[in-house]
Amino acid sequence: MSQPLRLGIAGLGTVGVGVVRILRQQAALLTARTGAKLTISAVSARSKGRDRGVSLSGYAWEDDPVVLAKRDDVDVYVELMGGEDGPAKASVEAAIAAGKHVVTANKAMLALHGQALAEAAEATGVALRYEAAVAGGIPVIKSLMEGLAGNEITRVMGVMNGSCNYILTRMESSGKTYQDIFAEADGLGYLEADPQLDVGGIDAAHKLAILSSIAFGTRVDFDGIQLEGIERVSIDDIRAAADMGYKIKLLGVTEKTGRGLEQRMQPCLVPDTSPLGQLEGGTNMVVIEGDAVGQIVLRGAGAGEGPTASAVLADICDIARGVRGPVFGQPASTLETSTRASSQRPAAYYLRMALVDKPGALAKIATVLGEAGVSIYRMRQYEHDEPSAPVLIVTHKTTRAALDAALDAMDGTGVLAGAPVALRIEEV
Ligand SMILES: NC(=O)C1=CN([C@@H]2O[C@H](COP(=O)(O)OP(=O)(O)OC[C@H]3O[C@@H](n4cnc5c(N)ncnc54)[C@H](OP(=O)(O)O)[C@@H]3O)[C@@H](O)[C@H]2O)C=CC1
Ligand SMILES: N[C@@H](CCO)C(=O)O
Repeated sequence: MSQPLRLGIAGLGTVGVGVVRILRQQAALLTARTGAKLTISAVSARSKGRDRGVSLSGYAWEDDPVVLAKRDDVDVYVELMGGEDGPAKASVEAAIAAGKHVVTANKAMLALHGQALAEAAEATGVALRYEAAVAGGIPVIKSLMEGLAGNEITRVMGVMNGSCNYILTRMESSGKTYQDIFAEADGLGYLEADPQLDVGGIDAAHKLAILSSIAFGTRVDFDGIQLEGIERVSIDDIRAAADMGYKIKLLGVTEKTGRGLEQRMQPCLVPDTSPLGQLEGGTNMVVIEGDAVGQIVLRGAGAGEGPTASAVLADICDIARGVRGPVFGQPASTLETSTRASSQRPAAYYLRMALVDKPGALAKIATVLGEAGVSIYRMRQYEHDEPSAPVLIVTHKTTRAALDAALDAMDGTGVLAGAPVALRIEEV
């Protein structure tokens, strides 16, 4: 048997406790699989005295994660505190500088500082692994880097924030408003301490930025993501989309186009019969398309103690087996700075509007769409008691620019009884 692999774990919250628990409960299995004994030398968190429901006896305590990261008896520094900067980044940098391998679940840090950290790790010859950072328990990093290494990746998309998917699917099943279900999710502890990270799409965009880099050999470009959260998704849209055969999802899409790298995280409609359309509750799904493999769909728990710790353990086991390799699948120095696509790939759009109910109103809308070059694919007007008429339109594929021109022109028609809602329909 090889030397023991000695771990230092900073962060003993949901994920950290899960990792300690698996290391304690599955010690024999992990040794059988890796050929090494995995031991914990030291741990760190904010409050030393807190009962965490798992024994920490036999592990040294460090108040300062940076000190923990540099300890002589630590081979692998496991960062599970979170936060894009602060102690997480400082301690990971310290660990790399001290020649320690690093495992982290911190998507925010990688999305914003991934390139610099990867360059530092590769210069020092240590591993920097982060399977848990994207889609929790789903082994999506490994799938992209290893299982699909022979493919040119054409598109990666998915639902990567369980809280948002919970909110959207609960709105549909309960018929309640966004505000009601947001409060419910918050009460159940499903949201991040700063809920804007979830509902603003930021957490999911961090994950998308990481996947883009691996898929397309580009430097992580979080700021290049066109980002929109779910705060403006209304129960009316969820109902209307369902009526037209769609579900609304916070969907991340990254693809390399002739116009540059297109990265989007926004509420989109997907067919209700598609795997993404059928994804319920807090589950995540990542869809990867490669030139040789075609399309593969990965589905599973994107968060929670067990699933996230499972992914952290996968990285620790790989390090124990001697697996190294570049951080984003190819040397960081060879990652290209991506050109950001200036426009979105053409798509069909869903439009919901309320029209003044008088002769010729619908004709004016149809004319405006036609003049902007936007063709109507399907249309539905509902029975109504109120003075305005609810109208749904699904367009043929069009550009966002043409649609925006039509929406601008609609303003001047005098037949709108409120601002129209436009949502992209993603081809899945
Ligand atoms: N929870 C999940 O399902 C998932 C989480 N992740 C990522 O995993 C990481 C950890 O998340 P999670 O376990 O949920 O977070 P928690 O908030 O549950 O735990 C954070 C831990 O870090 C400790 N900590 C915070 N600041 C410091 C500090 N300055 N010094 C030492 N310790 C500190 C806290 O100490 P104390 O307990 O004393 O307050 C706590 O133990 C994050 O990067 C998160 O984004 C990724 C995927 C899923
Ligand atoms: N807030 C995240 C946790 C996992 O990253 C989610 O809801 O998916």
